[in-house]
Amino acid sequence: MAKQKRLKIALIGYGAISQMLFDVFREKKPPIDIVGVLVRKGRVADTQKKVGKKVAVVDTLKALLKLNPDVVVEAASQQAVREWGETILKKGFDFMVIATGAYGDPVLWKKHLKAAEKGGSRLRLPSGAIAGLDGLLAMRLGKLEKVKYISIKPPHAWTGTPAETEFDLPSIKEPTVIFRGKPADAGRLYPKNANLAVTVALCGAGLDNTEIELVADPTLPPGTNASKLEVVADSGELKLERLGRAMPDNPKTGVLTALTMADDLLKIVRHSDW
Ligand SMILES: NC(=O)C1=CN([C@@H]2O[C@H](COP(=O)(O)OP(=O)(O)OC[C@H]3O[C@@H](n4cnc5c(N)ncnc54)[C@H](OP(=O)(O)O)[C@@H]3O)[C@@H](O)[C@H]2O)C=CC1
Ligand SMILES: O=C([O-])CC(=O)C(=O)O
Repeated sequence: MAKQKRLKIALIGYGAISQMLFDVFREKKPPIDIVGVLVRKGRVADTQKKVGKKVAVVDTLKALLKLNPDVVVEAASQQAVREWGETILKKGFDFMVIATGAYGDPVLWKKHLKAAEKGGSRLRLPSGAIAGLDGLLAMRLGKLEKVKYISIKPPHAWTGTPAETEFDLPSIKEPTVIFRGKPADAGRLYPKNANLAVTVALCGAGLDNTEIELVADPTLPPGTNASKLEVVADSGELKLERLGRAMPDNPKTGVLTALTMADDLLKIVRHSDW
């Protein structure tokens, strides 16, 4: 039997998602090595202590790519996607993106697709904190009549967002729509909360024909986020409700996000899709 080559991945960002990726791979022991982490300047020593000596902690993209990873995994921000995506893809490195709200900008989206084509690389886009995108992607091959995504988080998960200027978040007593509008606006105005608005749009009816609602809901069970996806198409209808655990370190992010990223990477090293 041929010896399996180990997959080398490099992370951008060392926050809630990256830490969970370390935990999952430590526990499951797949043939995957996290070879490096790119952090902001001034965070190298602190992060190095946390990840141990076997992982290179760097503060430039150049140093990260020198590690020659098979996949560069962004678990950082839309800014990181905008700043480095094109270079990564053009140089032939596969790039996994989770701050997908960046692609609310059609110019950036096209630029990255072109860079991947030029570099012979692949833009890997895991589902994130939602399910059902497989159905939506298939349904768009027919005619989509309606696609609506509703993201529901506790009021405190919307702190530090424009919702704070319009609403007194701590005094919200019932589910309240804090944003209703277009996916690109949701992704841009709520970059740490509404990446999925853009993911759903790009997997389905597009940036102009997808309805988005963001909701502050104080009645959610503690430590959870929720979402709904409604699709009407000529092939049928899809109604999906998710109640997910939020990251203990980041109430804005669902645990499922990191798990779908881990699963996407595990797919590369196993011999079947499941
Ligand atoms: N598509 C989806 O389903 C979802 C997407 N997300 C997105 O995933 C991303 C990561 O989430 P999460 O891990 O919870 O976030 P965290 O805030 O916990 O961690 C992100 C880390 O990356 C760092 N970072 C941000 N930009 C850069 C950069 N340019 N260079 C180096 N480090 C950087 C941050 O530093 P600092 O704090 O200094 O900014 C922070 O330490 C976020 O953009 C989030 O919005 C989250 C949930 C769902
Ligand atoms: O984790 C979630 O519920 C989704 C999220 O933050 C995002 O879309 O950016």
